[in-house]
Amino acid sequence: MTMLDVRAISHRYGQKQVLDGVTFSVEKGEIFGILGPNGSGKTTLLKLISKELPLTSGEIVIDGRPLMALSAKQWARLAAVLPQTVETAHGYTVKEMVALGRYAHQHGLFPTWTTEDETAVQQALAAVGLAGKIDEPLERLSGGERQRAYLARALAQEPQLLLLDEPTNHMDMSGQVRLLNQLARAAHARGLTVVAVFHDMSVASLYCDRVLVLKEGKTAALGAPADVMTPGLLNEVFAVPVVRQAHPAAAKPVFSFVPQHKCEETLLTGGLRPSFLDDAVVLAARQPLRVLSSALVGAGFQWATHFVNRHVGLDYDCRDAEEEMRRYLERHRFPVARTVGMMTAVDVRDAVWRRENGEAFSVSVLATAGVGNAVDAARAWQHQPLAVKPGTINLIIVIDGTLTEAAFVQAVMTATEAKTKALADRLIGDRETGTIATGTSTDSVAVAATQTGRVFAYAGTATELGREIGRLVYEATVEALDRWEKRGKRR
Ligand SMILES: Nc1ncnc2c1ncn2[C@@H]1O[C@H](COP(=O)(O)OP(=O)(O)OP(=O)(O)O)[C@@H](O)[C@H]1O
Repeated sequence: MTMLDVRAISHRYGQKQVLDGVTFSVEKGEIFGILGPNGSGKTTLLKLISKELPLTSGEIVIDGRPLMALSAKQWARLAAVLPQTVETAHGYTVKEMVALGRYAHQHGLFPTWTTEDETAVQQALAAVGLAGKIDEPLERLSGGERQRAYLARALAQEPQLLLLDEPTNHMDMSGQVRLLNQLARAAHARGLTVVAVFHDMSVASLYCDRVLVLKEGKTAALGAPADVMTPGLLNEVFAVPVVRQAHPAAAKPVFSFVPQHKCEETLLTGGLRPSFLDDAVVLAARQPLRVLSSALVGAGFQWATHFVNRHVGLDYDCRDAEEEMRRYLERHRFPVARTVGMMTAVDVRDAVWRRENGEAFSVSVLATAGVGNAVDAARAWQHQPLAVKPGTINLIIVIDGTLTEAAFVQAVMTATEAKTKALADRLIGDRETGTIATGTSTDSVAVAATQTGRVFAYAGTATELGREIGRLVYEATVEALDRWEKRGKRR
């Protein structure tokens, strides 16, 4: 059911056209965002809907009734507005100011304060987290608290349609989250319709069902955030490069911009070499590298400076290996938040380091390999419940260049295929199935890139980069297996 219908509205201030033929409608219970650069007409649009500016062109219908036909009081029973800037009403306490929101619900010449009025005010104050400040004079509140008090006044109005101009302006993170969650709950539970101007693209994406993107008073896009908020559109409308990524926990995109200085210098890892502790082989880069890894610490996408492949004895038994590894890294003064940490039962002195300095790019590989635990992935289902034996293949691949996310994933695939081929050529078997093994049951991989210089869109075996990764991983794995075998025979 439509709550708000805006049809072909335009607006001029003098000669200046600030809205031009904007059309959209908002369903009951929807959270609808209005986005756009400064001066694109967002506030003007809200002012037209809230009758603060006269409508001279187009039509606005609220809950089936033309805006023109609604008296101020009728409008206030349907809709409430939280403007961008509110003059502080001196001499009022928080509660008195919030109580003004009940005006539209009061009747007669001498209206009385009813239980419903009191409940609405108390609920609104609780919703914005100001229940403890009801008797405070408004002018003694901080900017963020004052914003919340005005929002409480709008909520106390118990509107069906809430118009908000940058509602989270001045609010700290917990205030923003509380307010936005509150709006989402009210939209879901009682069909409150919210139309709000947002400047934060990620907030709009996380909370809005649909967004209208304005550019110079015209509709640049209208639809679900995931569909219309593309980097191309945002780049065009806001004139800055925008990076879009999937939120790690919600099925929504989030957005960030790239700081200018990031692109200026090309980082090279030419000086990068493994160093050895008693029980670990370490790579330490001077600048953070972007990493995709399956490591125990620092898994997923990360920025990391340190890569630690730590030896643990055959008797290593820790229920929370990740936490124990973090403590190990802390003890050895590694910057845990910027460290990728792996474990191996292999003697780390047998680690193999390979580097190929190509003309166009460089790739390095650090490999440790033990295959006491070798498994054929295609037949792993035939194994008895896992009896973990020592042996892991850990690969760290470092690339000078800029990799797309697809290239990171392809680099992992290429490295895995090359590792598997190394095992096949060395006839490493899966002892339980009697077939050729494809890896071990606890292998780890990390692909790290400087993210400066040449861009690699792909890293499969059809590409120069993929071919280099394949060769180096294969050679390093074979050599690491040789060293592991020799050490085994010496024992
Ligand atoms: N009362 C006014 N008289 C003349 N011009 C105005 C008036 N109010 C706004 N404008 C102009 O209209 C244009 C749109 O203003 P509006 O406030 O609607 O933009 P906005 O998208 O809300 O911007 P912001 O993100 O900065 O809040 C701007 O160029 C502004 O200078």
